[in-house]
Amino acid sequence: MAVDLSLYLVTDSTPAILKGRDLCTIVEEACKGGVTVVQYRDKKSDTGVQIATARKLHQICQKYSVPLLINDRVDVALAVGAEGVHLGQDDMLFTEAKKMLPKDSIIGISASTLEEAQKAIADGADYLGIGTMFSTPTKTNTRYTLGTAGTQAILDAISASPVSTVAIGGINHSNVQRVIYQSESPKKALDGVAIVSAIMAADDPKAASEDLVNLIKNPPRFALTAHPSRANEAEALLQEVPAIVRKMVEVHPLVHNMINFVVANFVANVILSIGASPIMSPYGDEATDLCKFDGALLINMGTLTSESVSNYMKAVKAYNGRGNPVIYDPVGAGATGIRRNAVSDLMACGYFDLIKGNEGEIRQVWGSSGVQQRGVDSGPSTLDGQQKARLARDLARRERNVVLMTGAIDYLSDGERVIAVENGHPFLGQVTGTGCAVGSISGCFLTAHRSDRLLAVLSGILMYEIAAENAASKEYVRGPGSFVPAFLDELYAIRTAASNGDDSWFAGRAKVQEIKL
Ligand SMILES: Nc1ncnc2c1ncn2[C@@H]1O[C@H](COP(=O)(O)OP(=O)(O)OP(=O)(O)O)[C@@H](O)[C@H]1O
Ligand SMILES: Cc1ncsc1CCO
Repeated sequence: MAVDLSLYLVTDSTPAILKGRDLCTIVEEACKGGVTVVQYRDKKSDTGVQIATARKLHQICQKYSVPLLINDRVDVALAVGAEGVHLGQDDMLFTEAKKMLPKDSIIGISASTLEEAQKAIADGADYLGIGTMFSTPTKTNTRYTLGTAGTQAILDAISASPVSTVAIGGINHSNVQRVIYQSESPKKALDGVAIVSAIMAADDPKAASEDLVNLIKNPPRFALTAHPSRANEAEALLQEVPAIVRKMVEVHPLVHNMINFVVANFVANVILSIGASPIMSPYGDEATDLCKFDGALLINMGTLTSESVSNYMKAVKAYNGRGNPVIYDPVGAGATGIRRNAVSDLMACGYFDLIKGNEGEIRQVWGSSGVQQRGVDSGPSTLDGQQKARLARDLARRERNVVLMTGAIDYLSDGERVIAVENGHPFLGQVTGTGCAVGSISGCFLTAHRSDRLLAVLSGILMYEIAAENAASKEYVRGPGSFVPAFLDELYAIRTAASNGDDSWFAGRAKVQEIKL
C-alpha cells in the first residue's frame, strides 16, 4: 500500500508534551494542518486505554484520509483496524507481524544501522524509520545518533531498493529543510520526516503542521546550485574573478565574526582593507539583530570557552533562518576532546555554506582523523595532492556545501568541481590569523556573490593571496613582522584598483588548476 510519508506525525502522551490537552484533539488539529500519516506511540498506557485511544484516533484520521499506524502493538492495530504498525528493533519480528495483520497492512521498521536497514528491506518492510537523526533531551536511550551524514550513508547504501524512508529524531521547524537536503544521497532521498514534539507540544498544532508542510515542499534557500565542471573550468572561473572582486567592493558586505581573541584585530583590519565591514561579536543573542543586515556569519572556534558553542548555535540558527551565508572554521578541531565534541555538536546544529580549515581540521570534520593535532597548526601532511583534493570533494559532497582546505596549495570544492590554488607566500604560514582571515573574507565574497559559492570563495582567495605575493616582494619586507602592514596595504591597493574598474592586478597572476578525480 503506497503511503505519503512526507509529514509523519508520531504521537507522545507524556504530560510534559500534552500539557493537560487531549491527545485526540492535538492529532485532529495536526491532520487539519496537513500531516500525511499518524503513528500512535504509547509505551505506558494499559492495553484497554490504548485500544480506546487508537479507536478514536482512527476515526479522526479516517475523516482526513490519513493512515493510522500503531507503534509496537500489533494487537491494538488489529483491534481497531488501523492501517498498519511501526516496529522497533526490540518489538515483534516483522515476519510474525506480517502473518497476523491483514494483507494490505503497512509495516514500517526502525533502522539505526545499515545492517538493520538491509534486514528490514530483505524482510519486505514498507518503509524504514531511519534514526536517531539528532539526540534530544527527551529521548536519551538512543543507540545511534546518525546525523545527516550517517543517514545519507544509509540511503546511499540502500539506493538500489525502492523502499520508502523517513528520518526520525530531533527534527523540527528550524532543521527540517536541512535534514532533507543534507541527508539526500545522489541516488536516494528521504520520502519524509517523522515529527514528535514540534507538532505535539506546539501551542497551535495545526499551524505547526502547516508550517512544516511548507518547509518540506519548498527547497531551502541555502540549496547549492549545481555547477557541473565545464571543459576548461579553471579558465572559465578565472575570467569571472575580477568582476566578482569589483562586485564585493561595491556591495561593501558586513561580516559578523565570532572569532578567537588572538586574531580578531588582524582579521578586522583585513576586512576593512578589502573594502568590507567587520563586526566582532561573540554574543549569540546579538545575531537575531545582526543577521537582518544580510551579511555573513563566521564561526571560528579558535579560543573556545564553556559558553562558546551555545552562542555559536544561536547565531547559526539566526543566519540559517534568513538563508545568509555561514562559514565554519573549526580551528584546532582535533587538538582536544572538547574541540572534537564541539565539531560534532556544531555540525549537527546547522548548515554551513563553507567549511574552511587546514588539513588537520578538515580531516577532523570528515571524521577519519586518527591524527592528534598538536595545536591550531596543521602539522605535517600525510596526504598527497590527489588525496587532499578527494577529501575536500568528499566532505563538500557529504555536507552539500563548499569546502576549502588551506595550505601551501589550497583545495576548494563544491562536491563536483575541485580547484587547486597555488598562489600565496610562505610568510602567510608565519603569521597567526592568516587562515582565520580567509574565513572572514570568504564570508564577504559569499555575501556579494551568491549564485556560485565556489567561484565566490575562489575570488576571495585570489585577491588575498595575490596581495600576499605583492607584499612579500617589497624590498622592505624582511619577515613576518614587516610583511603584515605591507599585506594590508596590498589588499587595500587591490580594493582601490577594483573600485576604479582596474583589473590589471589580476592579469596573468592566478595559479589555479582544476583537479580531475
Ligand atoms: N607555504 C605557503 N605558501 C603559500 N601560501 C601559504 C603557505 N602557507 C599558507 N599559505 C596561505 O595562507 C593562508 C592561511 O593558510 P593556513 O593553512 O596557514 O591557515 P591556518 O593554519 O588556518 O592559519 P591560522 O590558524 O594561523 O589563521 C591560505 O591562504 C594559504 O593558502
Ligand atoms: C594561536 C591560536 N590559538 C588559538 S586560536 C589561535 C590563532 C590561530 O587560529
